[in-house]
Amino acid sequence: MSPAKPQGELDQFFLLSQDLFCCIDFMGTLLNVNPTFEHLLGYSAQELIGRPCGVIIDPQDYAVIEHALMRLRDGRKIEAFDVRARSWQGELFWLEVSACANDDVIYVIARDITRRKTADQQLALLQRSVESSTNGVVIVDAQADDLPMVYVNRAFEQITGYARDDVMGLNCRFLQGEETDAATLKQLRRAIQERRDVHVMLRNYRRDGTLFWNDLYISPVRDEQGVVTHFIGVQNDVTAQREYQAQLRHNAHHDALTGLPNRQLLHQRLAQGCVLAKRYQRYLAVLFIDLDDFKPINDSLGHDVGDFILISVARRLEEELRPWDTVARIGGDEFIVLLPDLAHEQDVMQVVERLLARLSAPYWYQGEELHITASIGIGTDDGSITKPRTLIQQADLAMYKAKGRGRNTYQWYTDELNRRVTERVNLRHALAQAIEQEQFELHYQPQIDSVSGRVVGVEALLRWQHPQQGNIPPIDFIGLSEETGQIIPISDWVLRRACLDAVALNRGEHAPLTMAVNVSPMQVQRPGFVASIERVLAETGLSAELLEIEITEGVLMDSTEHAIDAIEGLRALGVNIALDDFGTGFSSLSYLKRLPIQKLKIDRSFIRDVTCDENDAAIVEGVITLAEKLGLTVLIEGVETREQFLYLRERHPTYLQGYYFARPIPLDALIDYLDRFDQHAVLRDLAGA
Ligand SMILES: Nc1nc2c(ncn2[C@@H]2O[C@@H]3COP(=O)(O)O[C@H]4[C@@H](O)[C@H](n5cnc6c(=O)[nH]c(N)nc65)O[C@@H]4COP(=O)(O)O[C@H]3[C@H]2O)c(=O)[nH]1
Repeated sequence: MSPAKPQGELDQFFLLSQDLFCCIDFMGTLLNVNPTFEHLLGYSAQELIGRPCGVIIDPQDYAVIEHALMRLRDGRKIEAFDVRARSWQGELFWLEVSACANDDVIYVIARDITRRKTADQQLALLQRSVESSTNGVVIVDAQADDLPMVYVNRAFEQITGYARDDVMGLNCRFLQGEETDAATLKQLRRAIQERRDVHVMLRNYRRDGTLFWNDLYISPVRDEQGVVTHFIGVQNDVTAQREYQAQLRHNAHHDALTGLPNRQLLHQRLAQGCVLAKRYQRYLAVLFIDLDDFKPINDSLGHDVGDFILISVARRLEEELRPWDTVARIGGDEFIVLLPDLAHEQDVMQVVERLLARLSAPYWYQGEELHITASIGIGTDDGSITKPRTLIQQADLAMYKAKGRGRNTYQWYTDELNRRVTERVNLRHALAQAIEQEQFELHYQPQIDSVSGRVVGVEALLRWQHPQQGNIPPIDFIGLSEETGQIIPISDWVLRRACLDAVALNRGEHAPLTMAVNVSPMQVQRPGFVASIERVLAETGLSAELLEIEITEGVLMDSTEHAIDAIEGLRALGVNIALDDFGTGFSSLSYLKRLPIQKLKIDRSFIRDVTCDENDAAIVEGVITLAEKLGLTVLIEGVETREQFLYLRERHPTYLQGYYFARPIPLDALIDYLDRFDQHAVLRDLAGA
């Protein structure tokens, strides 16, 4: 087949054109190609002529070529179409092809449109990405008046609730509301004026009026000359994150149960309150509120009821206060109220009385009526306090004082209170040192059998020899050591010392001598109390029946069942139990029946006037009769005079203890006393202290 040759001027056109020219027959065989064809596809004319045009066509587009050839064979025309061609080196080109047939030759013109195609593809990809982005995208025309929107993507529609068609041509400000921060808007406008990037957090509103937080980035879009033609805004709805963060912030400053401010926030408000009190010469009051007997309610009725009470108390407090007052919950059943901005110090009284009344009104839980009261301590500042937190400490101290005064009441903080507290703090430190440096000593007071006249036992009584202050009586430190927990190491020491001394005393001729040791309610309540006594007995070698543990009714106050278990545990070891100070507490007879005790100690307050006061005499007589009926022995404390001794011995065969026989004395003195003691003299009433 001879190649179809273009002629004349057309030859020039064929040779010089930037487009690709070729002639093919109806079977698609290449008859001729121009130099641009050769050059672009990397083949020489000799290599191409006589071969099917499919040589340079990408296999994906064979069908397109076949279709075009078929139409031309049928004598029909074809529209321009795009095909992919491959060069000799394998490079892909997009060609826009036009062709027409004349006799048996098809003339083909092809234009390299690779660059445009790639750009189109990139654009399509970009559009698809923008459309499917979860961020809202907005494009506004920077050259038109009032920056109208020319594009929004689907995410924008979803975030804002506005349809694309509704917003085209509008300025974005319809998303703003009255609450939108003016300073942020100013920052946004300035950046747009200055044609630069900006990142802002905007309070925007959806179509339904609900708020959403718009985390918005805006960038200018420039043309080839650098002129800003558009702005593109990418918006992210961060409402959920903001709410979560706000919740976290709230949690960090609020109590989870009641939603009230917690201690941290309270301290911030307190500091602010003190500053304001100083600046405006006003008063700030701190109320420390502690619910009375909340623990028994919580323990016996369950935590749901406890929680209900705490939440109700929180709401009642809030309702009674002004919006700028603060109510905080700082733990368990403790609340603190800050009353800033009081004109007069006394103004606090009205509030306190109102709160006490409101808190003591009945609470209804599932149809049940519950009652609870509160004790309130008050501390005030006139702007002069330097450490705001001391106000809380002062109110706390005052609250304890209020509790001591009988609950459902309040107490102001005073300097006197402070002095006493300071003393207690000092005492606590001194006690810690005393424990460390073993400044304690035991004194022993004999106990006499009024029938045989024998010394049958001794009571161990604790003495504290303070290096500077000398002898400090137990009454001054036992109570505090119970509060601070220091009673535990002290009592351990007492028990061990007393048992060791009892072993020594019982080695001699004065045996058997019982050793009476006082224990505090706190010790009895501790788990492992019985085991610790068993251990000390084993380690010291004292036989259990020579140990007598003195308890007071106080041990039954908190957890009665637990105390009874502990006392039964001691009995099981063989240890004797004496009930001390009988007659001074609530002396419940039902406990007397339930408690496995062997001895009642009648308090010395009944003995002082027993010889002349008929009532005291009747009480002593009554208790002794009762004890006999219950099979208990009786020890009468505080026998100070011969008259008392004679009176008691004549009427009641009991055990006696008191200054008349001996004061509490150190071990050496006791041994001396026992050596010299003449039981017959007692019987003849010749003994003296
Ligand atoms: N006016 C007068 N008083 C007399 C007479 N005979 C004895 N006393 C005092 O009465 C107290 C008897 O001890 P208590 O009732 O157990 O009362 C004890 C006891 O409750 C507690 N206590 C003492 N030692 C300990 C201890 O080791 N542990 C514990 N938990 N408490 C202790 O301290 C309280 C006071 O102890 P003390 O000051 O030693 O006071 C002792 C004793 O010295 C008397 O004829 N007239």
